[in-house]
Amino acid sequence: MAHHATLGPADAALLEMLTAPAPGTKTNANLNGKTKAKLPRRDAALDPLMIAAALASGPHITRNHAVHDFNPGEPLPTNVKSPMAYVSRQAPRRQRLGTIQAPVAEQNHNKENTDTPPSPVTKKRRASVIAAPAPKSADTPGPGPGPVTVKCMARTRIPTPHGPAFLHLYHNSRDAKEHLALVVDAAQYADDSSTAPPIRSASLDAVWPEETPMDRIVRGAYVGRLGPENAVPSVPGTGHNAPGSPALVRIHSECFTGETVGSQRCDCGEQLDEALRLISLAGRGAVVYLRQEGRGIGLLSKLRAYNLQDLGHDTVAANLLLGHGADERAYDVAGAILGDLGLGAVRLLTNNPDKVEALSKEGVGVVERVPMVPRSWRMQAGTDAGMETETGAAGWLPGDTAPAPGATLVGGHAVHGPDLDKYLRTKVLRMGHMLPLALAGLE
Ligand SMILES: Nc1nc2c(ncn2[C@@H]2O[C@H](COP(=O)(O)OP(=O)(O)OP(=O)(O)O)[C@@H](O)[C@H]2O)c(=O)[nH]1
Repeated sequence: MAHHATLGPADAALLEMLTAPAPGTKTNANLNGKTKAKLPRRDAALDPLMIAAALASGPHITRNHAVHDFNPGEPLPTNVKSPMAYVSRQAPRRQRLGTIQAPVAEQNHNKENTDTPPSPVTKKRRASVIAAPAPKSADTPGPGPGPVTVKCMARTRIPTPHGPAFLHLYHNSRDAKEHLALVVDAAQYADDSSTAPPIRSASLDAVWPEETPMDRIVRGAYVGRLGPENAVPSVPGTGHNAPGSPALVRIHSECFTGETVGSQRCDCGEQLDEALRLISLAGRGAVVYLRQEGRGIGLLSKLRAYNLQDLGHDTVAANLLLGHGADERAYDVAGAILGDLGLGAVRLLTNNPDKVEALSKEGVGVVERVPMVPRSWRMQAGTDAGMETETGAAGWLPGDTAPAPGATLVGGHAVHGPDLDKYLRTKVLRMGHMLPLALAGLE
């Protein structure tokens, strides 16, 4: 199990190399006559913010302004001559104190990126911004006591390569990340009557204060397939927690490298695609997409971990060498999202026993673990006859071991369909994009 792995001698040697004083480093004698390494300063000797403020040379500039912008797209104040003025978007400090706190995103960013201790200068600056609590808007959750709560802020139809899905965007009371849920519910999409209860978000369908029916529609609280002739607001409480057969569910953690640029260092992109494919085949289920990049250590640390992996360490040792746990993910938000969707019992697509255990602790009934076997393994073993035609468009052949370009991306082949045609037509006809519409019969 990944969690119980320890550092090997090679890891320890590398750690020593990374943390030892550089050759030629000066040393200081201390009271006992022993010498102590004098390490170079880690924080920048010159504060870039200070330099920028000095260059701008306007009386409105101070180093305490935390939100700045070069040429922010607004007319410059009349007293600013330089076209490269460094303009603050903030109110003066005395106005801010007592009314403003750092955005939740910033607070959590500071908390999350614990691998680089903040310099004293940074700490001081943040302290002054965080100083006083701000009144919170209903749409901006912040950390609070008790169990995590979630609120679905918006829902919309996404035509995926495997069929239609509804993308739900959640806010929560634990962090400032926009966690997501892709709900596949074919009957609901077609507005059919179905025996299975619809998978709907209770917080989305709730009536929010002072909203109009159109507000509800725009944030996605509608039923059936939305269109100019069909805009029917949903009714709060419809179908929630009604008994039904457990839905097929995947709890997926964000992986920019695997899912966005098709990195083949991991199978995350393929897993996301495979989960959507299987859930779409089943016709009912969800992918809860958690913004826990790099198993919770963040993209920056994951990229560093990749370099340590290139130096010969495995994925677990690389995390440990960077001062992280092997896996820093939490599943309380996932549990709350499943609860909001009325999915109290699920068939979980995973190979990770920790995930099953963690979800069970969050009160989710995992009635079955459905394994996710890598496609290339299944193809080599010839255990999935359907795969050749599924993935043939991405260049895969039975017996292939090397994935084709793009094979790890969702869909893994050309994007097409009426939504794309409409999008491209608008680009050409309304925005002057140079594409031969005739090529696709779209003129
Ligand atoms: N730190 C780190 N994170 C990685 C690495 N490769 C993938 N990830 C992250 O791992 C997460 C996916 O974890 P996996 O272990 O593949 O899958 P899992 O979700 O735990 O298990 P399954 O449900 O069986 O897929 C994503 O957040 C990726 O960004 C790596 O080498 N180092």
